[in-house]
Amino acid sequence: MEEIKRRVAEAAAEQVKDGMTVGLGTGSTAYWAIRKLGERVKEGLNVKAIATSSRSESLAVEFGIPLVTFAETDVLDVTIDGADEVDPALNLIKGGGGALLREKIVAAASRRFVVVVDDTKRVDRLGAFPLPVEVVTFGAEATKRALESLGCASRFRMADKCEYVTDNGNFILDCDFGLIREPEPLAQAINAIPGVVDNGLFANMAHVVMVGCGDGSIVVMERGE
Ligand SMILES: O=C(CO)[C@H](O)[C@H](O)COP(=O)(O)O
Repeated sequence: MEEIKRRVAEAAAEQVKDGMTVGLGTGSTAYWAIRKLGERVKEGLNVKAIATSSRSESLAVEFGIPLVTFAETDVLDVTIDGADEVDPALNLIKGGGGALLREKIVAAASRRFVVVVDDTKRVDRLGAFPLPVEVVTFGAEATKRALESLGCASRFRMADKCEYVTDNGNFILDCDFGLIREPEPLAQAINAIPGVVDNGLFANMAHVVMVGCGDGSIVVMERGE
């Protein structure tokens, strides 16, 4: 599995060109893209990057990739990130690694959002993977009840017996909505709840999904406009 992730992530990182500003995703697949980009930087590739989490920021520093901020950058040329589920229309569930908010900000600011996954992430319909929702800590129980009124069961993500806290100082509620018929209206309904910061549904955002398969091939799914 690790080999499949590595191959697909490195193939995406190979597409980065000199002078580009790159969004660095988060997770075990994005790791390989960051590592490969670092190797290319050592060979002379000139890029700047914005990371989607403190973990990926540390990796960028470790691998020698120069970092910038949104104070210096309007638009990123490309972002390479993983996903927890991908449907045939390239809608995604993300946030299994807790970085969904920064991932969505960075993806939304990118000309091209490239998603790298292994083929276990492909589904006909999103929702077997519980949908991560980032909520502010104040009133989190009330926000949980409001979310559940939309028709899900939810639980706070835990880390070492405490609520998991995101890079932004918020909690994550993992929400089981069952299979999701219409991702976009659900994403909007969730984000309309006071206390919700954002959710892990990335509807109509990915331009390309690169799928690493067990036989060594890479299937490229492009979004139809
Ligand atoms: O959304 C994410 C982090 O918030 C990740 O991209 C997603 O969880 C996939 O991770 P992995 O490549 O480790 O399976």
